[in-house]
Parts: sequence; structure tokens; C-alpha cells
Amino acid sequence: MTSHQPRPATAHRSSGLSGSATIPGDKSVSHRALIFGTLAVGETRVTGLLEGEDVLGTAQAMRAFGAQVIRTDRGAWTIHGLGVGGLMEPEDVIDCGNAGTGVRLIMGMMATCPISATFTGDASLRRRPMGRILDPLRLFGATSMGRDGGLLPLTLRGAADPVPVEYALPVPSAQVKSAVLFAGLNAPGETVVIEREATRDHTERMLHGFGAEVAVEDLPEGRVIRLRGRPELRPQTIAVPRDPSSAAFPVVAALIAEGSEIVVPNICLNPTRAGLYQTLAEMGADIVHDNPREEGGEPVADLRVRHGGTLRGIEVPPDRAPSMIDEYPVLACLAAYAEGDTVMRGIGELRVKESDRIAAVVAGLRANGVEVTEEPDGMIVHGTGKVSGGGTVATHLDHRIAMSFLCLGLGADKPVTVDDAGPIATSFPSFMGLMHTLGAGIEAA
Ligand SMILES: O=C(O)C1=C[C@@H](OP(=O)(O)O)[C@@H](O)[C@H](O)C1
Ligand SMILES: C=C(OP(=O)(O)O)C(=O)O
Repeated sequence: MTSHQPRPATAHRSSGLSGSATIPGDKSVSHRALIFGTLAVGETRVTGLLEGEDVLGTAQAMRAFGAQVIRTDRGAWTIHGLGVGGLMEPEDVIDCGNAGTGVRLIMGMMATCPISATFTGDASLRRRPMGRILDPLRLFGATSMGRDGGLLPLTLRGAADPVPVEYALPVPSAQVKSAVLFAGLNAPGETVVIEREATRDHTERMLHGFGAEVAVEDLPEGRVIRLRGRPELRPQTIAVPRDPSSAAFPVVAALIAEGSEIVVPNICLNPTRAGLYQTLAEMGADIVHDNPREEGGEPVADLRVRHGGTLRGIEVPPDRAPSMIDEYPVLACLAAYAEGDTVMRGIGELRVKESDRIAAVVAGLRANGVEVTEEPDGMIVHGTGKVSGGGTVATHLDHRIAMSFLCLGLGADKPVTVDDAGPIATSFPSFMGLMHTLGAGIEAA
């Protein structure tokens, strides 16, 4: 394991961000495109793949399971798949780095194949709970061995004679939902997943696109997803939409830096991913959705963002959380510049992301003179329209903490420093270059 060398960065008060922000492909869709391509029989072609460390780790893992995964150009990849149930047993440990989505979906993918694999990750990923995945996978007949509490490293042995499963999600997690669905692909009969709160639906959309027999019903008990096992998945051509979670950072940067006006084109606004944009509109942000359209089965629009007017603090409805779960750190940083309280509750899941994001955001805001109240499953930012800044933020290997607080610094009286911008490469490797192009005063400290 190479030792990680932190790379601090500092953001200075900036004004007049301008231009067009090119956002990379969606991280969730990119992971899934590689996995589905591995499970299909034949050649799947992908364009616009996110070439961040998390997704490149999944590409490497697919090769370890026997798929031929080839990069043909920037963002352009082909995957020669093995078919459902055709995975080979990896000859080495699968290191998923910082990627919770990667390791959890890959464990689901192999859980109903008669093979074993050992998984590990970086110091952040080795702190994150895997029991939420192992519990349902054991119902299929998989077994695991590893550290107490279901932490990585662990070895998973797929079921030699899998049975189908009906599983109600105990937490609103698209990663758990997707792991169960991937496992169900190689189980006989019908696997059923029930989710009380709708989470991102990329897996369901792609199951349909690759030819699986999948039905989704909204019933009183929640969303019920039924999947017929052991289909022959047909290879597809996938244009990955641009990531709304990454777009959130230049959007919020433009809302913080005075006199800014930017365009953020081709952004995926799948309703299970667009909660932040509804919240920003409710706060009074000047964001126009130009040219709304559908691309690759996903709703897309070009965002035009202008700084101006006073933003109002609001209470974010807790039932909106799954549709913006990764955007709370950057929302909290914007809320510091709003007038009044921004109340965020029902977000206890943030405590088990790359970092404890509630604790990290609260500490980072307080270090920069922002008043914030911490609650067990949420936080309240007491916005005054101004941020004194001058603090250094501990990022805990969390890319979204790093990017959020670099955005905070763009409007602060004194510069804001993050202790390590290195993890930004896991999801948005072009972030620093993009922000410079827009005119943001961000640089290595
Ligand atoms: O399924 C996915 O691609 C993801 C689901 C979310 O995690 P949970 O499913 O654990 O909420 C999200 O935080 C993550 O960035 C990506
Ligand atoms: C939580 C995230 O991703 P993952 O779970 O894949 O690490 C994220 O990108 O914010």
C-alpha cells in the first residue's frame, strides 16, 4: 500500500466566474456500465465514462473477473463480457480504493457465482460498513470471512447453488439495492427488492436496457422491483450522462462568487438525483434549465447559473434526502451565505460515507466562522450572508468535503484551506483545471 501524501489546497475570495463548465460522466452510471458490460454476452461500448480513480478501480476489477476491458479513447471504452454466471475467480486481491459503490456493487455481482474474492480499500473505505451488503448476500447463499463488523478487508465466497431472495431495504441505499439486484441476476426464479424511499434508479433503468426482465411497481409498502434471474443480457452502446453530483460544485461556486454567470451543459437531472437543484430553486438561486431533453433514457438539461439576489435559508424536506444524499456538504457551504437557517435532517446516512460528513462539515464550517448546530441525523446552518474564513478543513480522504470547502472559500473574507485535495481525483479529476478556467482562485497551498 503506497503511503498517501496529503495535497493541501486553498481557495481565495473570487468574483466573476464565467464560461462553460464541462462536467465528467456520472460516477454511478459509469460503475454500472462496466459491470453490466461484464455480465452481457458480447461487446458493450461506452462513451463519456468517468475516468476517475473510483471507476478505473472498477474497470480493473472487471478485468480481474475475466472481462476484456479496453480504453479506446478519452472516455471511450469497450467491454467484452462473459455472460451472467460466467465470472472467473480473481487471482489477486480486489482493491477498490475509496469507492463504496465499486466494492458493494462488485460484491453483489459475484455473490451468486461459485467463486471467491478478497476485497480491500483505502483507509476511508476500510472504515465503512459492509454488513448492509453481506446480510442480503448471505440470503442468496454467499458466505464471507473477515474483520468484525463487516469491515474490509474481507473474503466473499459466492453461492454455489443460489436461491432467489425477497429483500426489504433496511436503509435507503441504492448501493444495497443494486448489490441485491446484481446478485439476483444469477439466481434462479425471481428476486424482489422493496425500498420504502425511492433511491437512484440507474440499475433498474440499465437492467431494462440490457434486456433483463424487470418490473417496478410503486405500492403502499414502497417501490417493489421484481427481477427474473438468469437472463441473457444483450450488449449495449451507452453514452454516460454528465454527473449532477459533480456539477453541484461549479454551480454552487457561481452562486457564491459575486458577479458570476456560467453555463453547465448536458447535466443528468434524473429525478432520483436532482434534489439539490430543486432545493437551490427554493432558496432563490438564479438557475435556468435550458434545452431540457432526454439522452440515453435519462432527462438532461443545460444549466445557466447567475450569482445575484439574496439566498434564503430553508428547511430541506427529509424525504428529499435520497435524491441529493451526496450534495449536503456543498449545500451546507452555500447555506452559510444565505440569510437564515438551512435545516437538514434525515441524513444520518452521511455519517457512513467516505467520512462522517455531518461531523466533517460542522467542524469545517465552525473553523471558518460559520455558526452551525449538529444533530444526530442532521445539521442546521445559521446563515448570515457572510463567511469570515481563514480556517483549515480536515477532509478525511473525502472528495466532496474537499470540493465543498474550496467552494466556500470563493466568497469568504479570508482564504479557506483544505488539508488534502488529493481525493478529488476519485470522482472529478478535472475539478482544479475546470475551476481555474472559470476564474476561481483555487490553488495548491
Ligand atoms: O448507487 C450509487 O451509485 C450511489 C449511491 C449512494 O450511496 P448509498 O446507496 O450508500 O446511499 C451515493 O452516496 C453514492 O455516491 C453512489
Ligand atoms: C459516497 C460516495 O461514493 P461511494 O459510496 O461510491 O464512495 C460519493 O461519491 O459521495
